[in-house]
Amino acid sequence: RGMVGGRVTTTANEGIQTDSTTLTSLVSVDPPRGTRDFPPEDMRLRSWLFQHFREVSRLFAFEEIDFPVLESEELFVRKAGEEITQQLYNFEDKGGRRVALRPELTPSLARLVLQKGKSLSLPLKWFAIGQCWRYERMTRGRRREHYQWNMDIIGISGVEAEAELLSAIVTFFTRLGITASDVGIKISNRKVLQAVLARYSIPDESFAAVCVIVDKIEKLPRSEIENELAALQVPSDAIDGILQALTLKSLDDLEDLLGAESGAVAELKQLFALADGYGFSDWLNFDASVVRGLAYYTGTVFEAFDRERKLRAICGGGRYDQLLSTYGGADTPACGFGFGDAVIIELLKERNLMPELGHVVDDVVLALEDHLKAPAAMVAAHLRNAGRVVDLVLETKRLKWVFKHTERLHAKRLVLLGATEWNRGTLRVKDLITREESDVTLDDLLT
Ligand SMILES: Nc1ccc(Br)nc1
Repeated sequence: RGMVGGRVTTTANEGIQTDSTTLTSLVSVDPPRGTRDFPPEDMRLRSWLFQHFREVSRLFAFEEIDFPVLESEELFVRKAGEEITQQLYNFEDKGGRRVALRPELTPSLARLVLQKGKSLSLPLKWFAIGQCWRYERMTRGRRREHYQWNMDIIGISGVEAEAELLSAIVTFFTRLGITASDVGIKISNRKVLQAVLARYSIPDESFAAVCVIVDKIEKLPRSEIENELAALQVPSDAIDGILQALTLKSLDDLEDLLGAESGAVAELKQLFALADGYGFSDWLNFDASVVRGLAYYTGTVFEAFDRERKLRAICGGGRYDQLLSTYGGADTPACGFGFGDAVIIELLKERNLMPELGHVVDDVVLALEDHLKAPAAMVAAHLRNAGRVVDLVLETKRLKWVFKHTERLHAKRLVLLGATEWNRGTLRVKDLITREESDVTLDDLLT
């Protein structure tokens, strides 16, 4: 029991007592380092954002799923050197089990697909919004939790699935007033890197780890990238080949490098053709430097960026056709994206697109005398049953306080129960927009 200002003591058979003479210093009122509270104003913005996540998912006929924020650690143990696994928020629980706060949602989705197995009819179109965690040394002062919206399509091997996901992302941006001149989506395919590595006979086993290193190419000096690749026995001529491939900026150049038979070229061409059909081509750029930092991507990869290049990636995703077999299951084609709740807000602020979200109250109801509290409750219930948002004043208050209160709430009406009016079956109503006052019956209140 978090007693504040008193020490809680228990003695045998005497229950809990407090010794109020022992002053306890105030508990920390801030949330744990790297985490956020959501007081009403912040929660209204978060709910607004999540409402758009949900509405877009609904429009695309995706079904919502959810799973525990706590998972078995083994779900996230991967050997590819990803930052996400190096910053796992993991611990041993009181049962001696190795568990972790999930750093992403995709492994949980894969677990659920494997759990449901044959009972599922493919394709699955599932979405989730969930809090994800990382334990990062606070030296960088970054957050340790964020909320992610994920949409995933399981069971479709063609890039039609990626096109659908990209369309959902564009639909979301458009709803918020963001256009293709604000945001672009870089598209590439890990089969490009796979083809290049094959030319240097780099073993498939190194593929994921190479991708994780190459993803850092714009964040680390080239020498660091070369050292990390060399540690994977990637010879320096291969490194040159990789880095050269990553600078390609057109599908024609890609075709020149990989040949007309390249699977990557075919998939990318088909994806751009589908984007034309949806009408969001102007959002897309082929950019071979996009690799993404998750080990399990196998094909298409993409990320949305702000064209002013002030912010980190807004969202990202890709195809992960071999994730299920890493958990011992049968592989099923899959692709999806993750969309965090932080960068998008920074973008909206940058573009002056932040919504104005007030606490909306229709009616404030007040009993002017104690014996009218039950009738006031009846009036409030009546108005609420009709769908009006009612703030029922729960204590006897002076009118001066009530007027201030209605201003704070930006209420539309003040409904007063006074003895004289109530005895003749009326209520005193003040329209807080027009300032008009009138005596009305209960039924009049709802006309
Ligand atoms: N994966 C992950 C988790 C939490 C935050 Br904040 N960022 C990334």
